[in-house]
Amino acid sequence: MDPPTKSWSIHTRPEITTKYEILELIGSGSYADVYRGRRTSDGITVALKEIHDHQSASREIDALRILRGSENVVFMHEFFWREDEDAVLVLEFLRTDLAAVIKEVSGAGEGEGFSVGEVKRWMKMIVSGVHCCHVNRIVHRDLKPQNFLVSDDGVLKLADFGQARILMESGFDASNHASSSQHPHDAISLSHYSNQIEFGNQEDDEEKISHDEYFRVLDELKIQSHTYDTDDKDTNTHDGNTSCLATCTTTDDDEDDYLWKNSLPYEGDEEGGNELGFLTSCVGTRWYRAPELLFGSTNYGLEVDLWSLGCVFAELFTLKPLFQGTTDIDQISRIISVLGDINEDVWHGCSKLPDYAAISFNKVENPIGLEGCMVNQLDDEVSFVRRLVCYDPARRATAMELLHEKYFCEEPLPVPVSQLRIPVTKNE
Ligand SMILES: Nc1ncnc2c1ncn2[C@@H]1O[C@H](COP(=O)(O)OP(=O)(O)OP(=O)(O)O)[C@@H](O)[C@H]1O
Repeated sequence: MDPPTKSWSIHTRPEITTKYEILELIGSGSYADVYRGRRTSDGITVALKEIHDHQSASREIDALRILRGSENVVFMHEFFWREDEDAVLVLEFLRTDLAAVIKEVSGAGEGEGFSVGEVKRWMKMIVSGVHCCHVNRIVHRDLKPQNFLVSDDGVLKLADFGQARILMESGFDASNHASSSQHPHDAISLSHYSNQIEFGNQEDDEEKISHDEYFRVLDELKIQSHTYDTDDKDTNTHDGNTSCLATCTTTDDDEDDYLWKNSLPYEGDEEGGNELGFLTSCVGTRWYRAPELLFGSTNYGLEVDLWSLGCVFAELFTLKPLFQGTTDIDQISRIISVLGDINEDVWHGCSKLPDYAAISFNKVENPIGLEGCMVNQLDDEVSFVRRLVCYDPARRATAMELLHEKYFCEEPLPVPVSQLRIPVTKNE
């Protein structure tokens, strides 16, 4: 029998077009096309995200269901997904993003920038969104200004969970994530199970299932299907050709291919085992990618998000990306020229990273330090970034710690959201 033909357009899907008027294409990413639409029942504007990649769709749906109700995470109204078609997510519509906000402020004029109170408000919303992910054991893996969408009234919402992974270990402690361990099979896709609970249009059913009930059923299904995931481990691959601004686009096939051709890299090299199982190092966008990923780690955790967060904060302060590498090697080299040489003294365990020995860099005698990249910034601003942009993942501040930073409680205080400057258009 021929495989079912895949629909590549939501225009041909009556279950969607009867409920939503599709207005225009508003953006396309590595895996998805996003349309502006109007819900016919009440006229509200929505974003319809048609995702062409099964794994990416599954990850995004899983994460958004768990994070439903978080103020600083994009809200998913419902989703449509049948086996032979692309998933279509109906999301709240958010006109602009943090990249556009930064661009607008940097173009405002000589000497202009964010006020301290504005930066603090943006940072608080960012940390709050990431904290929601991390307490729910979700690692986003692609934090960058473009993925922080912004509503017309200035509320920032974390979006684009196509690369997110969910940790399932019950004893996992987000505040102590660096030392926790997990069996690879514990990193699973919830959609795999949730499709057994509900299928098709999810909105009505979902209202009837509480968060606890959802996880109880998932746990039962997980026990029943304990053999699942043996063919679904992520593994290390290299991404020399990915653009510095684009999300890395390693596919399942690439990962599977690697799995067949290579023994699993890095297995058992580190005490305590894996936190997420075997993961691909080819995630995220190069400028915001943590050094452990650049060195090919397949055994990383929430800390990769914390590095990215530090890079985004530095960009809020200086209005330009912190490390603008043109290749992965160039990216590492720029990081080293700022933070200094990478060795066991500054980062315990770095020499075990898969690509550590494969790449050697000239010794940097006088690294310029973060203060050299943030010359006009106050000491506490540089210190804030330093708590995240540091080599050893175990030393990065957690999102929970950041939320309680005294920086946010000191004068000048974060401005009200209503005082933030919101651009009328988005970066292309
Ligand atoms: N809820 C939304 N409201 C308005 N625009 C959105 C929304 N979600 C996504 N977009 C826009 O659609 C475009 C593509 O979306 P998105 O980045 O999520 O897709 P992707 O394929 O996962 O992207 P990437 O290549 O960054 O991984 C982006 O310009 C984004 O800002």
